[in-house]
Amino acid sequence: MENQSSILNKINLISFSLSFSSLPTFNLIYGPLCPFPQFLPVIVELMFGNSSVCRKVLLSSEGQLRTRRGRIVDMVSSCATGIGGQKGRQRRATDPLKLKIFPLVSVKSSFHDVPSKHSMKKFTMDHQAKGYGRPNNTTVPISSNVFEPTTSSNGEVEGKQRVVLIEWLNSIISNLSLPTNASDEELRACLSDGTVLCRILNRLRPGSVIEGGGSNHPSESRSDNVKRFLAAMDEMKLPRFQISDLEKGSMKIVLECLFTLRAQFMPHVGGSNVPNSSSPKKSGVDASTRWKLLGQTLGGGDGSRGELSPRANPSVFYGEERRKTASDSKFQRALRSHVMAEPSAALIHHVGHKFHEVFQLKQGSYADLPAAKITEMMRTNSLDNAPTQSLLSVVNGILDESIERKNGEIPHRVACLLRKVVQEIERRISTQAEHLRTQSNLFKAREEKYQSRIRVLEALATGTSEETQVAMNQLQQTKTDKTKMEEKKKVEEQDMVRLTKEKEQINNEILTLKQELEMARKANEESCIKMETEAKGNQRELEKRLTEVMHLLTESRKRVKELETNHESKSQQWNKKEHIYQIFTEFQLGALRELKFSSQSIKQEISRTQKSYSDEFNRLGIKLKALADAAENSNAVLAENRKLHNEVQELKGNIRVYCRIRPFLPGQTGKQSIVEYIGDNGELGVANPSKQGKDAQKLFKFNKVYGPMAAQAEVYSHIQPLIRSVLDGYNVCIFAYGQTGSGKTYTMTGPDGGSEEEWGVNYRALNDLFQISQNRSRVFIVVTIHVRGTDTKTGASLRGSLHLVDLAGSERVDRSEVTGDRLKEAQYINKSLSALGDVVFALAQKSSHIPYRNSKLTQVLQSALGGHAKTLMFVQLNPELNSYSETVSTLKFAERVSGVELGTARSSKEGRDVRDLMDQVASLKDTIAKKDEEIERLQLLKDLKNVFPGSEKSASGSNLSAKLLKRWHEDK
Ligand SMILES: Nc1ncnc2c1ncn2[C@@H]1O[C@H](COP(=O)(O)OP(=O)(O)OP(=O)(O)O)[C@@H](O)[C@H]1O
Repeated sequence: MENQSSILNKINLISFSLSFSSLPTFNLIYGPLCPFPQFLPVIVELMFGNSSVCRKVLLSSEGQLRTRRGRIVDMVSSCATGIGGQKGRQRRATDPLKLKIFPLVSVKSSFHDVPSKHSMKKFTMDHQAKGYGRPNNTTVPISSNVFEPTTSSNGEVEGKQRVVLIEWLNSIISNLSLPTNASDEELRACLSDGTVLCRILNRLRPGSVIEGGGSNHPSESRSDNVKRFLAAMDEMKLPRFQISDLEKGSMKIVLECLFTLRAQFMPHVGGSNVPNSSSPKKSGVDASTRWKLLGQTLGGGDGSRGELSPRANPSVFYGEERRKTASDSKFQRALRSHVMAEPSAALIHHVGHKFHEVFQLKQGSYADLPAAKITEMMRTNSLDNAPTQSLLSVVNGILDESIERKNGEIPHRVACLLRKVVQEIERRISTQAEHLRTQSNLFKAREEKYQSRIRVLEALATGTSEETQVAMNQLQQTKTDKTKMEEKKKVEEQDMVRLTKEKEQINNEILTLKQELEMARKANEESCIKMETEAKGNQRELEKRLTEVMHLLTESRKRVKELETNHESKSQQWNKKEHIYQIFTEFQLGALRELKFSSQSIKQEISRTQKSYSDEFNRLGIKLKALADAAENSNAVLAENRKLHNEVQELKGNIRVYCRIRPFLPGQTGKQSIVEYIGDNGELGVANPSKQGKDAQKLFKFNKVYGPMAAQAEVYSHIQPLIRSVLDGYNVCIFAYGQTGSGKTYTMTGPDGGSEEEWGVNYRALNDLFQISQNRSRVFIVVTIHVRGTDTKTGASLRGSLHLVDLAGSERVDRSEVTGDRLKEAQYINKSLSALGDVVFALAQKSSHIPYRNSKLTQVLQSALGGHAKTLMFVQLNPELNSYSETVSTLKFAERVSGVELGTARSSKEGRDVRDLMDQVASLKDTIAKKDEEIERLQLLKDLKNVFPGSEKSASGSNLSAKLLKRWHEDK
């Protein structure tokens, strides 16, 4: 069916063309009369001056206007010549032509009947053609499908409408039982107290009005009820009647009002004046929506003035609601589908409170509906009033839900609801079919009746011409009626066919639903069987477990018995033991008594002994004091001895030997040290754990021995006086001796990149020298390790040298395990070291010949080792076991070195080296001798010149000298 609004737009266009034409011209296409529903029924009111004419016409989707009895053009033409058939009154060309168009809801009623001017004014929206602004009449029509004017041709229709209305009243108000042919007075009696009216309203719109009222006076209460009803109608903007209409006269207006109410809330039935003959699909949308659309069209598009409030126009309101909550539930989806496009809020109101709740199902599912609610719904007559499409939607919703739930199960209560709904649909279809059959029979009977009439009339036709004329007129009338009936029949047959098709379709749907239901039932049964099987399995399992538990119980009982027996025998044993212990305890008590006696005698003995001991202690204390005094004296004597020994050593000028033992390196922890003892006075005890007896331990003595924990600063603090003596003109030599890795470089230089605290002797010595020189402010020159200076006061020159020697490893070549160039180097080092050993040996032996020249090393160290130098040797030891022999040999060498006497050290300030002086004397003697010779030669030359004058011109000086010398010798 074409969109209603587009049709209404066409109406607007027609109106436009009419309004601006002084004489209306139409370019309309006139076709044959089209059957419903291709035409939209409208009422056209043509106004010319103060006169107007109304015609009810059909407006097709193509824009065709057609009246039942003639074309619209005829009607308009009649307007042009004289309004409403009032011939003789010519329309002036200047008079404006106004057009009003009133849409109708019910095609059938509107098609056949033209509304009275009165009803039109009441139920239509006025539209001023001039200006085409908004409707100037704000009375909002809800439906034009009311009782039409009581023309003779409409009497039957009105009667049917009345019957329909009474039946409807009976159906919605229980115990009303109005006869379908009830007279006006009977209706008045029923409705005049207003209670029934209020009940009708509350039934359609629960809670609309309060029934009864507070007044005690019956007439007051009655008028209150009616007033409340009328106020509610006003509020909904529905046509109403006056209270006087209810009290006397015709009840027509009252019934019109009720009919409008019915049409408003039940548009699917409200548009028909024939019971059950109207289908909601015919009108496409409900009346209020249609009016809204029309309001928008005529009112310039926004429809603001013509739009109903949500309360007055529930369909619009619920339409909005539906859009807002569209996604809320599956059921709401069903409402949106093409099948459910038509149900409106009025419909929802109609189907009753419970069913309304089902429609409003939000955020949930049928399965979630409480069982009590479903039961209540099924118990009341809610389903009786629900639209068929809604019922189908419920079915679809439930099935959708069951499909979505995947397991296909439908809860029992929902299945009951489903069955009830399906039963209701079946009942309706069969009722409709029955009704159609009845109508068909009725039409057949009527046809037969008319046929017999025709036959009678044809018989009469043979009578007088006057009668014949009357009969012919009647015949004509009858034929017209027959045609009408045939058309009606045709339409109804079409309806029948359509309904049959719908029925088939519904049957198919029901079949499908039944199949689905059957499938769901089967699935349910299968799951039941499965569950039963599982339950049986579980039962078997439980029985098995029970048997096992019983078995365990029997075992446990046996075990308890055994334990009891065991316990008894054990308790007997314990009793025996208790007896034995009692005897034993008595025996022990006797022994204890004896012990106490002997303990007392021992105590007396101890006190006696203690006394004698204290006397003895006193005596010992006196003796010990004397010993302590003696020991103190002996310590002082020992210190004195040491000092004296050192002084003797100093005077002797021995090479000082400080022994330093390096600690184990990281990764060497846990190794055993061969150093057993480090004395305060330079004693060092080493032990070889692999040897036994005397050879296992050896004791050495040096000037100082530093343990592994000795710090660089501590070591240097003992060297410092030596370094300072360099500045006093002494030769000082400090050299480190020891095997590879024993810490020579560590002592002399310090570790690579070490901090100031880790500086070795070299750095500290030089640092010290510079600092002292700064403090003293002998000018000094440091040439590597030689120091020379001049005493500015005395002019004496000072010359000292510092030999800081870091020797190569002392181990034997065979132990170094090197080859090639390294072997040669080791051999050379060995040679140098052995030369050093020879020099030290010679010095120790006080040999006349000291082999300094055997190696470069000894030559360099000659002044330190041979002169009156202060010499110190660090003997460096590796405490590891595998270095034992090397360590011992090192220590032997060190011992020998420590035995070397260099004589008392002398400063260069105190006297020069004799040898130097001797050399100088010899040199000076040589110089004097050379000078004397030169003088003698010159004297001779002078004498010769006197003897041989002029000889100097004949030869050069030198040759002459030589010749003269030769002659002088010859003369002599
Ligand atoms: N007193 C010490 N405290 C801490 N570490 C030490 C000490 N003496 C030596 N070492 C460490 O022992 C290792 C060997 O020492 P060093 O190189 O001084 O031995 P060396 O006798 O000079 O060896 P080489 O003959 O090869 O020159 C070094 O890693 C050094 O830092």
